[in-house]
Amino acid sequence: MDGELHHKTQIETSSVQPPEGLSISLKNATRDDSLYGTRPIYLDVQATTPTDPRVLDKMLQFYTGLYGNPHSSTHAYGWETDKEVEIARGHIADVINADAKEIIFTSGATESNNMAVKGVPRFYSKAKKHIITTQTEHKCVLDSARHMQDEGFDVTYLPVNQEGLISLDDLKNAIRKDTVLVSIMAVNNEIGVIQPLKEIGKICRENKVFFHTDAAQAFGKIPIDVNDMNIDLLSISSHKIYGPKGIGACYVRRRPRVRMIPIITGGGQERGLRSGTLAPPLVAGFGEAARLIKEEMDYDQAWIHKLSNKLKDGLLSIPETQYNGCLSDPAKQYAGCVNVSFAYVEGESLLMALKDIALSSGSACTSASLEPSFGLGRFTTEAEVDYVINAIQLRVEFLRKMSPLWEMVQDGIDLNTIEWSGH
Ligand SMILES: Cc1ncc(COP(=O)(O)O)c(C=O)c1O
Ligand code: FES
Repeated sequence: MDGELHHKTQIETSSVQPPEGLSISLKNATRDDSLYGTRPIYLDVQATTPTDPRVLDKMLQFYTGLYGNPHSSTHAYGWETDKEVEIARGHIADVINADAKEIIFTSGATESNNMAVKGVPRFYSKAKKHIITTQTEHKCVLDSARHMQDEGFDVTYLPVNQEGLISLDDLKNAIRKDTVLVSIMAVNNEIGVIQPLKEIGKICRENKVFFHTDAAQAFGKIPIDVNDMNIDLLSISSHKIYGPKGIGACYVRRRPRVRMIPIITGGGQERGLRSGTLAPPLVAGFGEAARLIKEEMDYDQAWIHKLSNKLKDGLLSIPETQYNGCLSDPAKQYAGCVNVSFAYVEGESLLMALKDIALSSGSACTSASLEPSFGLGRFTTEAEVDYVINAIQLRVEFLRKMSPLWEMVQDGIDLNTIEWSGH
């Protein structure tokens, strides 16, 4: 590791004043907020989305009049809330062409992923001992898989190629007689690549293996049909679709039936798969968010595509930048996630220089490159994208001016020919 060099560069960077153009653009960056002061431009919708005001509107009535327990079956307070819960369940099912009865409410995609990756193999553990997933899953899937290894299961972690895609041949070759579950995410949260769900589902069905997909980043953003794609279990998160945080769902197929050992037991709510009193305000908000995302999918995606193309063109016009994701086939890339590496820019320095933009970064610990992930959504504006393109162009240029590596490249030195001391 190049820790010393890394951190020295960082200190030097912070003591240098930005060029004039940069400070002018910085002034326009922030919004005033009486509670939190100035806030950066929000380009991190993979982490969470702002709540749609229409969702909040729906939720408010459950904090006032509609306070009944939806599981109270003996009086009107229970019935009226239960009716609303079932309407919400229907909206969520509609997005993925499921039956409302197949939607199990949970606290979010983390819980849904735990439920599927642990619950299904545990139920079939007498006969089956093998799980297949990928190396690029969200931590909650990877960690659930590790737990199952501790319980005596074998887990195959499929690799992905340069574009982040798994190979279907790898999947076919990995399936064994005792494989119980394949868990492969729909849209990757860091680079936005879309795995071939329909092809994976077909392979799983032919081999009688259950197919679970973590669709936290995909639900309502790309078309998903659980029947056409042979998906048996699917994880959903409300706060990624402009709904409230703390709620999600797991789609669990009824025909052919998927059985599982529940993680949370008790009163037997949610078909016995997830006990506990539901939170009607969250359920109703989630349902409204699902209704809206289905109704407005074409409109949202057209807007996101437009902004995404603009951002991508703007960032890739900077020399020595690389797009991370699938460029060869637009059908395999979710446009709302733009991940770009900037060569010869010290990673943490760039993050420091982008304090007026809220974004995610993959691995910050590499001195030569950084992969910021820009997340665009329903409420992102064109002016914000214009600002970000301009700010990044100026700052990458500024940071490269201080980079000895960049200077050497400009002088025509091939960095691969250099023998670095201390490595
Ligand atoms: C791919 C993926 N899976 C799971 C999760 C976890 O979702 P939740 O916050 O609803 O638990 C996220 C969100 O961070 C995600 O991006
Ligand atoms: S400390 Fe080595 S790359 Fe960050």
